[in-house]
Amino acid sequence: MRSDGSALSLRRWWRSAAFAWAGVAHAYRTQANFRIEVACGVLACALAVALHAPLAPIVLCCALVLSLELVNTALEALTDLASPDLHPLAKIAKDAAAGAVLVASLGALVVGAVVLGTALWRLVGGM
Ligand SMILES: Nc1ncnc2c1ncn2[C@@H]1O[C@H](COP(=O)(O)OP(=O)(O)OP(=O)(O)O)[C@@H](O)[C@H]1O
Repeated sequence: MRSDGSALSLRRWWRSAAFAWAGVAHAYRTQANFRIEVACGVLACALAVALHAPLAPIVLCCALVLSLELVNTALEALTDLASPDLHPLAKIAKDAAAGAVLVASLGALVVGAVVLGTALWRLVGGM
């Protein structure tokens, strides 16, 4: 009985993960900003590895920016569904969601500059 329940919940988990992955794939296909952020994230992680800089803060910042871009995509879709015509509240919803991505991206830029810049400085100073 217990193993049946576990198998069932594992299958449910895979199903949910597949739906979530479909959401990520949709954002990657349709949102140019998401693709740019993925490319910047991969580049920042590669630089962190190459420079022997701490990877965790870079990965955390990438996850934050990409997660907020996914939430922004979801809010855009919901706003278009709820308000196909122009409406001041729809504008607030879209602009605030986009603002969340902007704030996270600026924070990620600062963290990246400090973490990678420090590692680069050490490397150059050690030469
Ligand atoms: N239904 C709406 N009512 C009022 N303003 C809207 C509505 N839809 C979009 N806007 C506003 O028009 C501007 C452009 O929005 P639009 O969704 O076309 O591009 P975006 O926000 O840059 O998103 P993306 O280019 O990723 O689709 C934004 O300021 C947005 O808030």
